[in-house]
Amino acid sequence: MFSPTRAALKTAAATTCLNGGAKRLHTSSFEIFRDVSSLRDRRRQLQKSMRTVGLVPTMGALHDGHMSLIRQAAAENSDIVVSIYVNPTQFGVNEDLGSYPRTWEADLEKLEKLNTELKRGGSSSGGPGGGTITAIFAPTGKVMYPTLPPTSEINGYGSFVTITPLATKLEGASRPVFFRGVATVCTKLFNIVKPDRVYFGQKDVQQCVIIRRMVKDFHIDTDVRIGPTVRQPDGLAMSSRNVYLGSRRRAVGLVLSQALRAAEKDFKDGKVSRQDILGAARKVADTKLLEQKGLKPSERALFEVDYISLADPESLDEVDTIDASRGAILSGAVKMMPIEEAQTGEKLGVGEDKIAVRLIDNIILSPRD
Ligand SMILES: Nc1ncnc2c1ncn2[C@@H]1O[C@H](COP(=O)(O)OP(=O)(O)OP(=O)(O)O)[C@@H](O)[C@H]1O
Ligand SMILES: CC(C)(CO)[C@@H](O)C(=O)[O-]
Ligand code: BAL
Repeated sequence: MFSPTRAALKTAAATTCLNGGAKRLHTSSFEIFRDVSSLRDRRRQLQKSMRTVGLVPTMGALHDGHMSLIRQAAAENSDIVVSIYVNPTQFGVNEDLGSYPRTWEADLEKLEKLNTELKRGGSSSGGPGGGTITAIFAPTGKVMYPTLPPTSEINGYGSFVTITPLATKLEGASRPVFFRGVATVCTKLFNIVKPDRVYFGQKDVQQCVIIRRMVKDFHIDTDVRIGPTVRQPDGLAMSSRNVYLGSRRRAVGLVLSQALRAAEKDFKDGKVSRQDILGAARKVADTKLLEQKGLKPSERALFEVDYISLADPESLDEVDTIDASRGAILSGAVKMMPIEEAQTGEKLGVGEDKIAVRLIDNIILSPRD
C-alpha cells in the first residue's frame, strides 16, 4: 500500500477552515505532492492498478472554468491530477508575475468540495466516469527548473520548448516569451505525470492549438482534451485575472465578448469575408470606446484593442475568407486600462483597478457541412 512521503502531504495537515467561527482541521481526499519522485511513485502505482490519469494544469486562483475541466477529467479517467504552479517563464519581464492571484487555501477548499461531490456522483468510486481527484501537484520553482533559475528574458539561457511560428502569432505578438514558457512547463508536467489525457480550456484557444501541435510533433503519448469556455451569466469569460476588475471595468470589459458575438452572428447569417465578420466586431468595440471617451474620468473605463483576429484553426494564419470545410477561430484581446479616478464607495477590484488587465476571448466558427 502506498504511503505518502514527506513531500506528499495530506491536506488534513495543510489546510484549515473556519466553521461556525471556530478553526478546525478537516481531513481530505487527495494528496499534495511537492516533488517529482514521490508523484512518480504514485503514478507507477496507479499504472500497475490499470487506472487512468487525467492531468488538469492550472496556475491556481481556481474558478468554475477550472472546475469544469476537472469534471470533464472525472468523466473520462479514474484518477485526476491537478497541478497548481504559477510558471514564471511564461510571464514577460514587465508582466504581472508578482501580482498574479495566489489563493492556495481557497483553492484546496474548492477542490475538496468538488471531490466530495465527485465521490458522491454517478458511480461507486467517483463522478459519472468514476474519476476523483487523487493528487495535487504543487511544485517549487527549484523542482520545475532544477538547473538554471527560470528566465523571462527573450534571449535568456535555459532548456526551452519552442513551437514556431504558432507561438509568435496573436497573444505571442504581445507576449513574446509566453508560449515558450507554456510549452516548456507543460512538457515538464507531461513528463512528470505521464497523463493518459490532458485538459485545457478553450478560453486560451491559442494555447490549445500549440499544445496539440507540441504533442503531435514530439510524439507525446497523451490525448489532448479541450473543455468549453465557462462564462459568467452576462457572457464574460471566467479568468483568474478577473479579480482585478472593479465593477466599472468589469462592465466595460464585456465589450470583447459582445464584439465577438456580433461577428459570430454575421457568420451564422451566412457571411464569410474577413471584412464583414471583423467589421461587425470592430463596430461594437469602436462604439463602446467612443462612448467611454465621452464620459468623465470618474465615470469611464478606457481600453485598448490589441487584436481581433479571424484565423485558420490549425495554422493560426489570418484568413481573408472562411473556408467552409475548415471553419475559423475568431479571437481577440483587449487591455483594460487602469481607471483614472475612483468614485467614493465605488466597488474596486484587487489592486484598486490600478493594474492594466489583459482580457482574451474567442469563438470557434465551426466548419459548415
Ligand atoms: N473560463 C474558462 N473556461 C474553461 N477553461 C478555462 C477558463 N479559464 C481558464 N480555463 C482553463 O484553465 C486552465 C488553467 O488556466 P489558468 O490557471 O491560467 O486560469 P485562467 O483563468 O486562464 O487565468 P488567467 O487569468 O491567467 O487567464 C487552462 O487550460 C485554461 O484555458
Ligand atoms: C497551462 C498553464 C497551466 C501552464 O502554466 C497556463 O498557461 C494556464 O493556466 O493556462
Ligand atoms: N491562462 C493563461 C495564463 C497566462 O495568461 O499566463
